[in-house]
Amino acid sequence: MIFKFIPQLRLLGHSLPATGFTAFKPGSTICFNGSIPVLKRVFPFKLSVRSLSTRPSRPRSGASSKFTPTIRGDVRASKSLIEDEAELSDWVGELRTDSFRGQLTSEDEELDAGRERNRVRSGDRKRNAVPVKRRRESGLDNFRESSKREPRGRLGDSFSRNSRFSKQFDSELEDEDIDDDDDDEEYSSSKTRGVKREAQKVDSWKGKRNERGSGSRNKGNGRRNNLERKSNSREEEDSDANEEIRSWKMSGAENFLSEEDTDIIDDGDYGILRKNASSALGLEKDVNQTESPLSSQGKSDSYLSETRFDQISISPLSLKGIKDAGYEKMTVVQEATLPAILKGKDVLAKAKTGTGKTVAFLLPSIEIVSKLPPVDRDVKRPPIHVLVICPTRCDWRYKTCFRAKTPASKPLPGFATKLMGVKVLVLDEADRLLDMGFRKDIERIIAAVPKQRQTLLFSATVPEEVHQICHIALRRDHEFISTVQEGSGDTHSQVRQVYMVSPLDKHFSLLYVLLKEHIADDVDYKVLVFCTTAMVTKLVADVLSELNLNVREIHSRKSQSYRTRVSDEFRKSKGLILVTSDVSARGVDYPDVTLVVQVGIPSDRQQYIHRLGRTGRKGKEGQGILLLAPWEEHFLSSIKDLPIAKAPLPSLDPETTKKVGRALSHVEMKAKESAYQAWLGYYNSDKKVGKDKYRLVELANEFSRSMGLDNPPAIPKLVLSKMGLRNIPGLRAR
Ligand SMILES: Nc1ncnc2c1ncn2[C@@H]1O[C@H](COP(=O)(O)OP(=O)(O)OP(=O)(O)O)[C@@H](O)[C@H]1O
Repeated sequence: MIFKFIPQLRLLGHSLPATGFTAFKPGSTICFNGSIPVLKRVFPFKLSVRSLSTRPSRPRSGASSKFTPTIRGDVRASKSLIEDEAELSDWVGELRTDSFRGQLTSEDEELDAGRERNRVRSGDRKRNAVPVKRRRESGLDNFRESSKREPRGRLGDSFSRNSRFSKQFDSELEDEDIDDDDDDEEYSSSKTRGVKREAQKVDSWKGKRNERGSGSRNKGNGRRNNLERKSNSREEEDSDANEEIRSWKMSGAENFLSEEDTDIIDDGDYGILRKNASSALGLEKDVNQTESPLSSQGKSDSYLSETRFDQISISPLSLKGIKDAGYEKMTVVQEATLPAILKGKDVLAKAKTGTGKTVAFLLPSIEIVSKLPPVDRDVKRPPIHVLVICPTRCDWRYKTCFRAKTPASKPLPGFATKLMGVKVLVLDEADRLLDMGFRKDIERIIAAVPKQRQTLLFSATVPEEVHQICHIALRRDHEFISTVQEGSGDTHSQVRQVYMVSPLDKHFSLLYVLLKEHIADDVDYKVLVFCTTAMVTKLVADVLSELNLNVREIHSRKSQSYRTRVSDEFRKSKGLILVTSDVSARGVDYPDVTLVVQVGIPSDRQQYIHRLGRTGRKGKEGQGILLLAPWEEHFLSSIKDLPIAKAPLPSLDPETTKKVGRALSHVEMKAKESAYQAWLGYYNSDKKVGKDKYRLVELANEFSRSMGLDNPPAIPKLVLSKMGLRNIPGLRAR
């Protein structure tokens, strides 16, 4: 019996169409892990399906029926997936307990830590050699043992580097007052913010203050309610999730289908680089450099190839799913990787952002699973056939932060049995997984799945670390396939990139002017503004809202349900600005983003590229602006190979400066204090800026003044000492 695999596909992220993709045999499972944004909200829904239904549910009419399990097999698959994911999370969570306990809690904090780690990494590479004892502790020897059966490549990379979380202090963690779970209230208020601000123009200053006062009181109530909610409201969480699922079900298909596939510039010059393992590691010359069929036309960027899906040998049901999704031709990366993957090769693939990598690894995975013999429906623990690890969110970490458990190096026996069914292991955004400190976990997952499997690594950026993990993840004869033509850079040529350098005290005004200019140029504007940390994101969103721009904010301090709602709204909307931390930097497929602004230095080159990659997707045009302070210019050396040019600063008239100053004065003090502390934590971790603590504090106080605070906010002594900033003149301790 077959069933549609739609809910599980949806878990993968937002880029996939919410239509039927293919059919599966009962018991087959694709397990997505590594924290997919919709995971949490989907699970409760599925759990409720399980608890309510022991019989096949009835098909419903209309669009939503596509998403509703209609036969027994669906329900079984949902159950299976829930259990698999939870078990994998539990197991990996336990792996992480030792390295995460009591530490960071936000993506931004991870970045801070990542920067710390980069500092370590940039040191002596020889330190990577791992003493035997540490290898044992890290489980490397276990892995060695398991890898004896079939050598996958050279072992012996560093296992000592992923201790970033154990070192780095989270400056924002102290900020207990910012509770993002009062988000329902916040969401609706943020939605009406633009309109509300217009109305407020006529208010007196006093009136404004009153309103803000009551706003924060409400927020306080929201927090209390929230605490109550947290203590006893599994049901509420479930219904919240159900509501999201419902709205997703109602909107998913139309979202996808409304995307315009027709205005693609059909003029590509992708060169496809194929290397075997040794050449990918730089040990050999490129063995095989071929060009895509379109490249001979000598035109610029295109993400589509000339090959249609019906020209390759895939199952009729997959083909139907592809057609339902509105796809006809393969993208270049799909064309380049599908044959190799379908032949059973391990593949490391590099392709620019927004060029269809998700389908490139998912479609062949589905094909592989669909060809497997059916799993007996009565099998107690049906195997996981495909395991996809993505870095989007970090549920493992949340669990381990608050649960002290004995670290486990092996999955529970039942789960281990399920993992032994893995035929395909996918590491999506492998570089980010490593950067987030998941190296050890990946190694243990690799050790827990069969040697006889296919492994696929996909990313838009493939730094040295990824090549290192190839030694243990991929077979020696794997193919390295890059659709990024050498010398063309890792970004899209149809995205115009500029940077601007200006003193910090002008950044708010400049951002405002840049956004106003963009809005004036393009009525269909859709802008992402990336900020350095969650709290700085909140501050910038508050200021822009005060300036009557149509703004939403998204960052790690917002609950997942809030983020999902805002994200869905942004996906569908035009005429909207999303101010965001790096939670939106990767793997998020917002159609038609017209401009990406990055305020302050990104954590590294890769992050710059992925953030910028939220625009210019599917061959469309876009713009990117990087706004730096003079002392941040050192970052430019890491992107000097990219086509980014210096742009003159737009002029700031005194009226604009005054207006922005007024807006800043309306922002809550608490938001400024939190932003100041977060800012300090972020730049403290920057290897250049954070080196001289005296200078760092001067700059932090410059940031404080840019928010209108001549007297910088006081910071808890404990926080200062953890940041290594006790007794630095210019800081105020409390
Ligand atoms: N063959 C195709 N034809 C048309 N559209 C496609 C095709 N394959 C994928 N897409 C669409 O292209 C968009 C980008 O795909 P996807 O998000 O997988 O890109 P990506 O390369 O993984 O990007 P990133 O590196 O930013 O994660 C999505 O909207 C997806 O639905």
